[in-house]
Amino acid sequence: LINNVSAAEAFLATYNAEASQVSNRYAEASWTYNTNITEYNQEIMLKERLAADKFSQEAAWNASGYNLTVMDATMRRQFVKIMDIGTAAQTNETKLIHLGQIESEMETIYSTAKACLAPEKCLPLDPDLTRIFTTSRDYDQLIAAWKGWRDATGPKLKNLYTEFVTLSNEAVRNLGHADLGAYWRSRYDTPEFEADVQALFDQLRPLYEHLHAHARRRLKTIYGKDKFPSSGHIPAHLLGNMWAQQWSSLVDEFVPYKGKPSLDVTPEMVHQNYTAEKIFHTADNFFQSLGMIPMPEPFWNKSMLKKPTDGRDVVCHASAWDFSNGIDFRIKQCTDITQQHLETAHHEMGHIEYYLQYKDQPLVFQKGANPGFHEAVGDVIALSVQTPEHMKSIGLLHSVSNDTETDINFLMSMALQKIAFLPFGFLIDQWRWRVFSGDTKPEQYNEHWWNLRCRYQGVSAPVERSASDFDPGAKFHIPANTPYIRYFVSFVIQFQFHKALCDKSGYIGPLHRCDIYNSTEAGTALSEMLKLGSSKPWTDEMQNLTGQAKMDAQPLMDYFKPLLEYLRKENGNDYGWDPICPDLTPTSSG
Ligand SMILES: O=C(CCC(O)(O)[C@H](Cc1ccccc1)NC(=O)c1ccccc1)N[C@@H](Cc1ccccc1)C(=O)O
Ligand SMILES: [Zn+2]
Repeated sequence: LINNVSAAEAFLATYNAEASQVSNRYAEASWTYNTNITEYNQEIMLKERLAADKFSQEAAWNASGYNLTVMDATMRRQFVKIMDIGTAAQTNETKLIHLGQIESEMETIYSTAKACLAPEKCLPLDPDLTRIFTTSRDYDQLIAAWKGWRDATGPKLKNLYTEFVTLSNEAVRNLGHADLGAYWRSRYDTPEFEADVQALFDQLRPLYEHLHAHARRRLKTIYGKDKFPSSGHIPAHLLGNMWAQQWSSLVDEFVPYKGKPSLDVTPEMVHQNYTAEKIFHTADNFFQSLGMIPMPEPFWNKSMLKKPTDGRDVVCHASAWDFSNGIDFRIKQCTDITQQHLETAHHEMGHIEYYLQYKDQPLVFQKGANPGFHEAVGDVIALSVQTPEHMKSIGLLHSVSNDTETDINFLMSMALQKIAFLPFGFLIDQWRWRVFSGDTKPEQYNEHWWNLRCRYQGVSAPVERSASDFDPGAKFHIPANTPYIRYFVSFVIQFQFHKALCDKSGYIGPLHRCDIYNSTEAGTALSEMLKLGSSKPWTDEMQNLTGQAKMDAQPLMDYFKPLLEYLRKENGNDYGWDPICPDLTPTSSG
C-alpha cells in the first residue's frame, strides 16, 4: 500500500481534473439524448456511459492502492467515495453494457408512452393526461386516462425491470452490498435509517388519515357514495393526479370554507400571460433576494424550459443538470403555466443553487449531504413563495385576509401538497427495497404494490388489476431507476430547514405564514450548509443549521397543527380504511 500522503494528494488532484472531464462528456451526451430521443443519440449516450463506468472502475482500483490510515478525515472520505462506484462495479463488460441498454430502454418506453383513450386519440402524459387529471371531474374519462397510461407503460416494462434488478444486484454485490436497496440506503450513512423513516411515517399517519377522511367525504359529494368501496379506500383516479401523490388540483373542492377567494393562482398566471421564462425568473429572483447565487448565463441559453414543438420525443419529467465545469448548469422541464409548475420550477432551481454553492468542492463532494437534502432546497424556498402574503406581493393573489377561515383554507391547500404526499413518498421504496432483496418476486410485483397502496395510501385500483400489469412502471422513478425515499426525507427535513431559516430571519409568528424573502441572514445560513456538499456527514450539517442532528417531524406537525385540530373535530370517528384492498371482482362487489 502507498503510505505517502503527498502521492495521495497528487492522485486526488489528477482524479478531480479527469473525473470532471468524464462527467462533463457523459452529461452532454445524456442531455442530447434526453432532449431528443433517437436511436443514434441513445447509442452515443450508452457509449459515454460505458466510458464513464470504465473510468470509475480504474479510479477505484488505483485508489485502493493507498493506505487510508495515514490520511486525514477529509482525504480518507474522498478515497472512500471514489471507491464506492455502484453498479459500475460490474466487471463483466457484456453485462455492464446490457445494464445500460436496459436502463435507457425503460426510460425511453416511459418517456414516449401515450395513452389511447380512443383508437385515434393517443395522448402523452405531459401535458395532455396531466391536464385531464387537473381539470376533469368526469369519472369515466379519468378511468380511461388512468387505465390507458398503465396499459401503455407497465406491461412493456415488467420483464425489463426483472432483468434490471438481477444485473444491478450482481454489480453492487461486488462492493459488498447485500443488494441495490442496501446500496441506496448506504447513502444516508446512519445504519438505523430504515427504522428512522418508518418511525417518522408512523408519527405522521394521523395527519394523513384525517386529511384522507376529509377528501373522501368531499369526493363522495362529487361522485356519489356508490363509487366508493365499503373498505374506506378512495379510488386512485379521483384525487387530481395520475398517481394520487398530491391532491392540490382539488383545492377548490376541498377547502373547508368555500366562500373565500380561491387559493389556486393558476388562472391568474394564465390571465397575466405568464411564460416559462417568467416562472423561472420569479424563482431566480427569490434566490437573489436571499443574497444567494443567481442563475449563470449558460443556464438561460442552454436550458430546455418548454416541451419542444417540432415533434421530437423528449424526457419530459423535470430535472436539473450539472455539467461539472463550474459554469454550465441547466434545467429540463416541459413547463406548463400552472401553480404546480411554478412550484416545480423552484424545486428544480433548488438543485441548481446547490450545484452552484458546492461547485468548488472536490468532485466527489459535489453532491447533497444526503439525497434528501438535494430535494429539499427548492421546496424550502417554495414554502415562503406559497404564503398568501408572498403570492400577493408578486401579484398572483389579490385579496388576502388574516381571519381563521382563510388560515385553515391555506393550511388545507398546503396539506394537499405536503401531507397527501407522505404515504406515496414512503411506499415506493418500501416496495423497491423488497424487490431488490428478493422478498418480492416478479409474479408478485403488482400484488405487493397494491398491498402498499391500499394499506399506507388508502387508495384502491378503480379497475381490476392482473399480474401482467406492472403499475409501478407507470411512475417515472421506477423505469428511470431514481430512488424515491429521498422525497419522503425531504418533505420532513424541509420543515426543519424552514423553521431554522425563519428563526434566523428574525420572523416571529406561526410557521405557516413565514416568508424569508429578502432575508440575507437566512440566505447566508442556507448557503453555508449548501457550500459543504457531501464533505461532512449530513447529521453534522443538520446540527449546524437547525440545532439538532436528526430528522424530526415536529416542525411539520407544528406547521399543520391548526388544521389537524379542525379535521379531528370534523371527522370524529369517521376516518381510516381497511388495511387490505377491496375485492374488485364484479361478482363479489354485488
Ligand atoms: O421527480 C420529481 C422532480 C424531479 C427531480 O428534480 O427530483 C429530478 C428527478 C430525476 C430526473 C432524472 C434523473 C434523476 C432524477 N432530480 C434531479 O434533477 C436531481 C436529483 C439529484 C440531484 C440533483 C438533481 N419530484 C417527485 C416528488 C415531488 C417532489 C417535490 C414536489 C412534488 C413532487 C415527483 O414528481 O414524483
Ligand atoms: Zn428533485
